[in-house]
This record gives sequence, C-alpha cells and structure tokens, in this order.
Amino acid sequence: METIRGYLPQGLPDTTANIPGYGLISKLALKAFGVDIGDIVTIYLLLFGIYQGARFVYYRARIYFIDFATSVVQIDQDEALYYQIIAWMSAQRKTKHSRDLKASSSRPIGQDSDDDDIEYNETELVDDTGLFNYEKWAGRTPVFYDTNFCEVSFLHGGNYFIFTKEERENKFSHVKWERYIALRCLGRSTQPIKDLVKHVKDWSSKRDSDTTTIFRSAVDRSRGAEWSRQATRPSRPMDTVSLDEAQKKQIMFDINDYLSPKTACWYATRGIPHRRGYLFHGPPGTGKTSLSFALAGIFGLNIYCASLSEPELKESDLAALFRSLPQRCIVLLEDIDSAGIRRDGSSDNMEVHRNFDSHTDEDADEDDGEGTIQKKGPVRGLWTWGFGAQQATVQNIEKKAKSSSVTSEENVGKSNITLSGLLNIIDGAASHEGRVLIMTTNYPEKLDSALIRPGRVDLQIRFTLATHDQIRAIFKRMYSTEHDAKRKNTETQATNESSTCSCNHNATPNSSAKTVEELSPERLTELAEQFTAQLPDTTLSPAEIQGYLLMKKTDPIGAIVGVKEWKNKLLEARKKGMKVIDSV
Ligand SMILES: Nc1ncnc2c1ncn2[C@@H]1O[C@H](COP(=O)(O)OP(=O)(O)OP(=O)(O)O)[C@@H](O)[C@H]1O
Repeated sequence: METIRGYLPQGLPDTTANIPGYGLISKLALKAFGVDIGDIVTIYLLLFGIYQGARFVYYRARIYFIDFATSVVQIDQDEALYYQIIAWMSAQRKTKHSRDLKASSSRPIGQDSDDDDIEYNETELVDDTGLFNYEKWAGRTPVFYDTNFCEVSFLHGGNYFIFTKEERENKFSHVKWERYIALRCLGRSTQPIKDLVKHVKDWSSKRDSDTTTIFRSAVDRSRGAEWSRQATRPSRPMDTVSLDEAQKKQIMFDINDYLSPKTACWYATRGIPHRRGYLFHGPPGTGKTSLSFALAGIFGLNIYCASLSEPELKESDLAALFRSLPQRCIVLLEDIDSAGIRRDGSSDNMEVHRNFDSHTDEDADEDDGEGTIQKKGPVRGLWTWGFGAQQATVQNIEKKAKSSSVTSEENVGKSNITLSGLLNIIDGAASHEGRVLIMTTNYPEKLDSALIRPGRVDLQIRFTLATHDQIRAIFKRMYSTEHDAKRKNTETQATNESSTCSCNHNATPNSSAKTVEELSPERLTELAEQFTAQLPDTTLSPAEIQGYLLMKKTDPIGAIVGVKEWKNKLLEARKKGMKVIDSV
C-alpha cells in the first residue's frame, strides 16, 4: 500500500485524516477486521481520478471526432422535414424498444393517427342507467409512449448516424431559441445523410398519402409567429362536401393545372409570378372551410390556416409566417374581411348581416334564378367567377387600391393587419411561388377590390345557403350506412392482419349508442326526397341542416316528421332577430 500511496499527489492520502471521527473509525476497523481504511480510501480516490480523467479524455475526443470526422445536416423546426424525421425515428425498431420513454395522454407525432385502437366493449362504458359515462371511457383510453430521445445513434444502409435534437440562441431574431435536428454521419461527405433524408421523405409521402396535416398560426411573444402543427387527419373525401358539381370540377381542374410542374415553367417563361389565389365567399356554415380541406386531401397538400381576426397576429407575424411556408401547400386565410379592409363605399356591417340573416323564403325565390356560379368573362386572359357588381373593372382596381388602403388603415379595428400590409404579404417577396392561397369571407361586400383583383384572386367561388340538391345529399350522407360498412370491412381486415383490436361492433341491445337501421338505396332516396320537399331552397345553411340531422342521427323518419316544426321555429327566430331557438 505504501507503494500506491507513493504514486498519489503529495498530501492526498493524509487529507482523510482531517475528517472528524476518521481516526476512531479507522482504528476500530483495523482492530475488528484487520483492514486499513486509509488503503481503501486511497484505492477509491485513485480509481475515481482515473475515471474522471478517462471521461474528460472521452468527451474531448468525442468533440474532436464529431468536429473532424463527421458531416452534419441541420433541419430547423419550421421545416416539414423536421417532423418527418422525428416520425421516422419514432417508428424505428431501435427507438421503439428504447428503455427511456415519455408518457403522454395524447398521441405523439409519428405514431399512426387512428382513434380506433381503444379497446372497449360498449357495455363497459355505460352506467346503471344506460348512459355513457366519460370517467369509464377515459379510464380505457390508452397512454401513449414515445421515445425520450435527444441523442440516438443508429446504423442505416450500412452507415453510422448520430441524431440529436438541439436548441440554439438566435441573436438576430425576436425568436430567441430555435430548435433543430442535427443528423451526423461518419466521414467527410454528407451524401449518406442526403440519402437518408430522401429515404425519410419517400417513407413519409407513402405514409401520409391519405392524410392531411393541419398547421395553424401561433403567435408567442417570446418565440414570434410560427406554424404550429395541429393534427394529421385522414383526408376529407370530396364527396362529403355538398356543392354544385360544376363548381367542384372547376376548382379541381384549376388547381390541378396550376400545380403541374409544366405550369410553373409556363409561368416562368412568361415572367408571370406562379401564384394562384381563390376567394370562397358566402354565409357562415356553407362549406368554405370544408372544401378547402377536401382540396388539400385530393392534392396531397398540407394546409396552413391563419385567421386575420386573431388579435395577436400582427403584420410582421403574418409576413414571417408566409416566408416560412413550404414550396407547395394550401394557405387558408380566414375572415379576410376582418383585416381592417373595407370595400370602397361599402355599407356597414349591419347591412351585410341583414342580407344573410333575413334570408327568407321570398329571398330564396329571388336567388333561384341566380345560380351558384356566375362566369364573369375573361379578365387578362383568365376566367373569373364572381359576384356581379362587386367585381370592379381592372382599370379601376389599381387606382382604388391606393385610396382605399388609406381608408382601410383608418378602419383597422378587429385586426392588426392593414390592406396594404396584406397585399404586400400576398404578392410581395415574402410570398412563395407555387402555393395555393384560399381566402374565405362571409362578407365579400366589405372587401377592397384591390384584394380580389386577378393575380391575387383568380377564381371566386360563391357558396350559397343549401339548395335542394345539397339538402338531399346531406340527408343521404347522414343516413347512408355505406361508409360504416366500408369501415367495418377495413377494420376486420386490419384485425385479421395485425390482431390490433378496435371498437366492438357487437354492441349489446342495452348499448347507449344506437345505430341507424340499414336503408336500401331506393328507400334512402325516397326519404331524402320527403325531407327535402319540406325545406325551402337556399334558405338554411348546410351547417344548420347538418346540425338538425345530428340531433336525429339514428332516426331518419323522426327527422322527416320534425323538420317542418324545426324550420318554422328557426325562421321565426331569425325574423325576430333571435340567435337561439328552442330545441325540437
Ligand atoms: N356544402 C357542405 N357540404 C357538406 N357539409 C357542409 C357544407 N357546408 C357546411 N357543412 C358542414 O357544416 C359545418 C361547417 O362547415 P364549414 O366550416 O365548412 O363552413 P364555413 O363556410 O367555412 O363556415 P364559416 O364561414 O363560419 O367559417 C361542417 O361540419 C361541415 O361538415
């Protein structure tokens, strides 16, 4: 031992002697066991020193190794790729079997979004009175586990990669801390990382082909404005949006043509900015948002939603949001009438409200001849669909833009966005080419003509209150069991294939959730006819009709019996300017 002590720094072996009580314990241990504690402490100190030294050398060596022997690609959080890579990482076997997990009650990014994997038997979810009990249901909802990875190394395609989630300070932006992913590989070429990124992109596009990811603008004063990922949902099928078929086809062909890579070239060679804007206008609850989501699904685009009536959203935020859009996407700007933008000489809000709210049977009759689409004729070679007198001539538009922007800026009330600011954002340098811009409004009369001039809005779609065709379609969709049957088949297949259980369809007669009796297509058409015949054309919104049918969702006959009374109550309430009606 003397020799070991001889190697230690001078005085170190003696430091223990200064610990109070050490001498006594040392003597007792020597007497009882014949062991000198001083020797044990000396060995421990020696090993500790070696361990600390090795750790220091390892970390230093690792830093040098990462700096000089690896290549890196960084991906910022505002990139769609960021989430794709995290989703891919979460799906890998290595991370799935991690011993370091994070538990949460909501589904983490990357795990398949399907609410059906909650195992339950409906009888277990009802209380003694047969009513659904949330506590019982909540007790059966799964806990989701995600890998708690900040740094993971893995082999892929014969290459060694290191994945890290990191954060860095941005001194030049009001967004102080930026998150990013760093993907590293061995060697001085980034090619293996590029190949991996391509692999992840292919994997994501296969996986997400029938889903739509929804992003919403989020303003955080410390982080600034960013697109926050809201959800990834199965795409909304186009046939669930009841709309004039010609209108649907027109917009689908238009977007299809616009998104074609050839069209981008065509625009470029003619020096025309490759942008296309759409205005969806009409009363609330007529399907503007629904159509936007269905279009996103059809074209496999993600949808980025921002509401200009959000009090937090400032012009600089909106500009930053537009700058961070991906190349191809749908941008849904809701409530553009609230952007402090007023159409020149437009009547006040009350007038506009009156137009929608007092839409009675008589009004509806007048509307009948109008049709849902009005072709306005070619404007600068583009066909636009518009709303009669609201479409100003091209020559007047630019002139009005200047004067009206002053008026608009004076009228800022509901929103922090001015007309001139919005116009700059839509077609200024911040705006990516290739994106599809859909603007929605309930009050097109309030819009400034500069905002809807061709180039900013190339196609206008007018949404009307429900026509008889739409009412029929909504009724059929509500009581058709076709979708349920399809879903049941898919689930049976999934159960057979992977034994992942879903909801139990063999509900007992005691079940709280009744199901609609299966109707033959002929019977369904007959009932839809009876229902439609009792409602006036273009008087009620599709959302109102859907809301009524939802109250009778398992009782189509009851819906037909009660519809007249419900309609009368609704129209009566409207006449009196009441916003609520007694339930039926
Ligand atoms: N044309 C339609 N076809 C099918 N469903 C519709 C239609 N219009 C409205 N709905 C239903 O009504 C609800 C509201 O529709 P949506 O949000 O698309 O209306 P909106 O016109 O965007 O309303 P708002 O102007 O208030 O934002 C949704 O549940 C949707 O399914």
